[in-house]
Amino acid sequence: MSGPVETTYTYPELVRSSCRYLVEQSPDVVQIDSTAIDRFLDSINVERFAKLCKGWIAFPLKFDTPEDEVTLVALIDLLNFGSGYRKELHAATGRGASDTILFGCMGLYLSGSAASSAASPLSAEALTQLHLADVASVFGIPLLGPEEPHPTIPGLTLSQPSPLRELVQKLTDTMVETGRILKAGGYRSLGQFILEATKKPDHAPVHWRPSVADLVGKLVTTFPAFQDYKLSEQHDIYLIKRAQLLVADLNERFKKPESPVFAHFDFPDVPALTVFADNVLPTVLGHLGILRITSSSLQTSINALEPISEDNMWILRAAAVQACELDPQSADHISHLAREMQHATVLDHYLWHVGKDPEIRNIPRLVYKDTVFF
Ligand SMILES: Nc1nc2c(c(CN[C@H]3C=C[C@H](O)[C@@H]3O)cn2[C@@H]2O[C@H](COP(=O)(O)O)[C@@H](O)[C@H]2O)c(=O)[nH]1
Repeated sequence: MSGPVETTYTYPELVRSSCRYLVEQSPDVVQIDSTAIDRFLDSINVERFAKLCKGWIAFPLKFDTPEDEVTLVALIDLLNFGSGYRKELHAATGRGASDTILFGCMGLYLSGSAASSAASPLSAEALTQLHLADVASVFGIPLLGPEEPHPTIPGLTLSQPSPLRELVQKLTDTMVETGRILKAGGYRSLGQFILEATKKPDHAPVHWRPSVADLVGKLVTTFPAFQDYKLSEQHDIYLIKRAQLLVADLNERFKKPESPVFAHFDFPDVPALTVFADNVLPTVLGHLGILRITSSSLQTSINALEPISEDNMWILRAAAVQACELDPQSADHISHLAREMQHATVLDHYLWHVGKDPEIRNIPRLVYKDTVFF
């Protein structure tokens, strides 16, 4: 990972153009079947679509200030990774990656922070004081595997470190790093950073509104954990999954005009976002016949839940973004949904929830562990 890039393009634009290019260059890894896209659009049940295309569920929690709630939403999407540990998480905790993060962040909010005396458990200060053991305990992730009898000493049992320890380390490092950056910038919380970043500038025109591209840019250039891209001499690739998901979640959570922070998240340009490329979308799009993996060795690794190569990880996620870029003609196919289908966030949430259908959730998903991006 390299530092933030100076660019005249917005990050969602870079995601679109770099994914299109990478997919065009990779026909021996994956291909997109546009006839399957048309079949998929034709087969959508409008009522089911309307039910599943929503992302946000309100928390069963009380917040002292809107900033506290913005902070919790932001922490969840800062940490919304760990999909590569799905199998180990299910075995150890019975929860998948995103439920583990939701559970842990709500637990942290409620805990008053195991390690810190700071007033708010999600403050920048409290994040900097977190240790591996606190995070393991609040997120309910074991650091040790089951006890095994010692091979030579009768009666003695020993535990090996759990494979999930690496995930707990990544969660801890990400929170500590983010807390330090916030403190260095003079911010007391992620929520304060986001509310400042989306505040109407002093001399802005009356009709000024905040923009998704602007907030995504501020998140990506400030926090390494949001720098979901890879720069290389041949071709840069941008996915920006969690920063885009966070901005979409903030819009959805606070878009009611009665919300005290409505003006901060009343984005007119939500359709500028792409889908949020993780391990679920390529699986669902594969099941629908829209993505076709053309490398048999890659398909064998995915079926065996073996970690795939870094290059293939970028290509499959890029293919998910590209497959969801419907051309207006395809979307017109189903005129009643045309407007929504131009809106990648809505399509993302629909596909992500379809991925939870019993028939689809058991399909092996790509495994890639060495990342904090998805
Ligand atoms: N494309 C897309 N990927 C999403 C989400 C969400 C959840 N978001 C909603 C939840 C509440 C708010 O409404 C948020 O909007 C999680 N993931 C990713 O899935 C991955 C697998 O996780 P699992 O199956 O548990 O193991 C993990 O990398 C996780 O980061 C989404 O919406 N779209």
